[in-house]
Amino acid sequence: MKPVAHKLHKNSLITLAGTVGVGKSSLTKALSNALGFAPSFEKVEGNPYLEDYYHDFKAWSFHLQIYFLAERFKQQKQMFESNLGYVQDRSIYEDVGIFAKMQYEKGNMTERDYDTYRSLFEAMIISPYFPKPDVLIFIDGEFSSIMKRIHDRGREMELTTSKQYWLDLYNRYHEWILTFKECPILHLDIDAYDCSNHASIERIVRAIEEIQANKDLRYLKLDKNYLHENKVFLNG
Ligand SMILES: Nc1ncnc2c1ncn2[C@@H]1O[C@H](COP(=O)(O)OP(=O)(O)O)[C@@H](O)[C@H]1O
Ligand SMILES: Nc1ncnc2c1ncn2[C@H]1C[C@H](O)[C@@H](COP(=O)(O)O)O1
Repeated sequence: MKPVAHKLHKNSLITLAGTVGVGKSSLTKALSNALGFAPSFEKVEGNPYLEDYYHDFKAWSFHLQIYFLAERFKQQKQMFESNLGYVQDRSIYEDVGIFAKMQYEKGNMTERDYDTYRSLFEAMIISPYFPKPDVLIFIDGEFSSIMKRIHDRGREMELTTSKQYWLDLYNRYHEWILTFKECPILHLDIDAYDCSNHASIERIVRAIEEIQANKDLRYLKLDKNYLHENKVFLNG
């Protein structure tokens, strides 16, 4: 991806959110390249709990969530200390607000473990290592298209996981984003951009610039043809 000239602060934090397989890593690569920012990926290889988790949620949910929190803490500390601009593949808010909550509500994490997990999370996010992102890009799309992407990507542990799990996650993302108030949201549908198209990525950059320049703009949605934009302003 060719660079895109932009006016974003040089230490901006752009965080991508969205369900598994929706395209966060791909857009993280394209956007960080275009902006000249560093990418911060969520590593799947080397995760000591993920595969076990998919085979037995009850046995491994707490361990996996603690592991993800520890990884995010290290990642955030490193980002904070480098003082660079970052595009981050997934937010910590999704770990707690979607994954951990879902497994607690399904009875796969005990109340005691969930409380311990949440108090650790709350202690972490008040540290200076967790500045609020400048913008959270919420990537969304048709459930069937996302399932196809999970299939085509072909991670064995995800292929053997029930469709119901993906559907529960998908529905929870839609509920969660309505309550998300930590920072402004740029809402992108997977049909509304193309990671390999310069003009398409540039349009996303312009939308982020608009959000960063206007503190009252809390929500912006780019539609398929960029013909209509949906905007919500503070107190608006
Ligand atoms: N814009 C896109 N168009 C077509 N396929 C895509 C697009 N973005 C991602 N994919 C494909 O979908 C799959 C999941 O994408 P990925 O970026 O790994 O998602 P996530 O990080 O959200 O799990 C990958 O196989 C990727 O190549
Ligand atoms: N907090 C989490 N709980 C359970 N599973 C998680 C969590 N964060 C990520 N994951 C899983 C989902 C995928 O299998 C991999 C990577 O996520 P992706 O959305 O593909 O980047 O980790």
